[in-house]
Amino acid sequence: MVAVPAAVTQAVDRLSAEFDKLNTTQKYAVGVAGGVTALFMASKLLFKATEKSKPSTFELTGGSIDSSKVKEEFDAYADSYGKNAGEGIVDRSKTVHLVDIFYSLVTDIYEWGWGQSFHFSPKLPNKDLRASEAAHEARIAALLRLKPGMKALDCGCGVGGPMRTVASVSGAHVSGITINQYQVDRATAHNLKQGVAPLTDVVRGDFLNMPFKDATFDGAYAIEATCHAPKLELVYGEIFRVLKAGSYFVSYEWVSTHKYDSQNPEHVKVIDEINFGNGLPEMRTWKQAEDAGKNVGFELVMSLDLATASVVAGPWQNGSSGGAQPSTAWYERLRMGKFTHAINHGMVTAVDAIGLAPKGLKEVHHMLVEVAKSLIKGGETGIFTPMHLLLFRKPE
Ligand SMILES: C=C(CC[C@@H](C)[C@H]1CC[C@H]2C3=CC[C@H]4[C@H](C)[C@@H](O)CC[C@]4(C)[C@H]3CC[C@]12C)C(C)C
Ligand SMILES: C[S@@+](CC[C@H](N)C(=O)[O-])C[C@H]1O[C@@H](n2cnc3c(N)ncnc32)[C@H](O)[C@@H]1O
Repeated sequence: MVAVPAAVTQAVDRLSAEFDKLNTTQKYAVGVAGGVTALFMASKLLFKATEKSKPSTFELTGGSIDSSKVKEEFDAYADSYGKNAGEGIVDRSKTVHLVDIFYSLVTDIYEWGWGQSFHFSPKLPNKDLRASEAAHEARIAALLRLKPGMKALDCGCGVGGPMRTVASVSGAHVSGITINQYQVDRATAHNLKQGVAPLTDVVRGDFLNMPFKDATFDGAYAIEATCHAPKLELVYGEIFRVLKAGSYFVSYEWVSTHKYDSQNPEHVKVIDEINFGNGLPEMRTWKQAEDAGKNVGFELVMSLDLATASVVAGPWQNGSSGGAQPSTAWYERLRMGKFTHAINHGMVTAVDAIGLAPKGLKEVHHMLVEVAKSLIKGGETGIFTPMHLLLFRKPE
């Protein structure tokens, strides 16, 4: 038996005595008020559960995929990659669908283990991870010369971490597009909760065929997103179309660097692993990315790998560097997290064993543990960068 303190029993007795004294109408009114209060509190609790800033281990889902289909969809995703070296996604016409599946599988895990910004960042001296991440996002607002009253496009917006920074620092309105409905729902809820809803909107759509009129935006950006396109010209061409003449487009591109040797089987293997664990059809070289922009009509204003601060083209081409070397390499955050990833895998395995995680989520997590190792190898060897900055301008 639980001992109830005397003060509590006395208070309950007093209240029920008072209730007995009421007439029927008064009792009815008290009942209705109690019911309304209970409903209000329950809805608050429910709202809180769906609006959590990040999911807990027990709440990991397969995004827009029904939980009974997660394993099946993951297997189909895995089978879509060719077994030959350098092959990537075999049927490129399925890329957009596969990327949508990929993001249903990983979005909760990313938010749970990384945060609301699905990208890497160069670490700034004497600044922590979050400050460096925000600076990497704010750089975009500066490069695009965004101001209040302007309209910007976030091409491949994820759950909206970057759009909230860009809208807040610039005062411009940011429209985000993502292929994944689950991300639209998460991004919209975060925007509302964080007070940036009036400056933002998020739509589900394919960035190869965007639901926006020609010349809609005063600036556009893509953070680690256009690497998912089956062909870079297709997405760059769409961005060119929806931009106003004279405005800028900036991309942080995933590309192989000049250190990558397509004849070196070890290099090819690392890049294949990166493609598979990140939903990429193939990897482009930095030169192919530059050329893709020029092919669709853009002027190249700046081309710079922020991982090494080495300028390829831009205002500092004559000798000086394009910025300071990052104080810590971008992949250090992954390397330092290796121990945490192992613990996370243990937790995902446990919730899988007791039936609280959708079947297949354990396999998705294992894929991410493995890809973290490949990304570290790509970074250490210098054959790959996730942050090649390309600044383009649509001619007047
Ligand atoms: C731009 C893209 C995504 C970049 C990164 C945000 C993600 C790349 C690899 C991801 C992760 C790897 C290991 C995971 C870990 C095992 C897990 O326990 C917690 C989440 C990870 C840290 C996860 C987080 C996001 C990444 C760093 C691509 C897709 C184009
Ligand atoms: C690695 S996430 C980056 C998200 C965001 N830029 C950030 O930094 O947080 C890549 C994003 O590109 C989006 N994406 C990939 N292919 C797409 C397509 N064909 N159309 C629209 N969005 C796409 C994904 O849905 C995802 O939101």
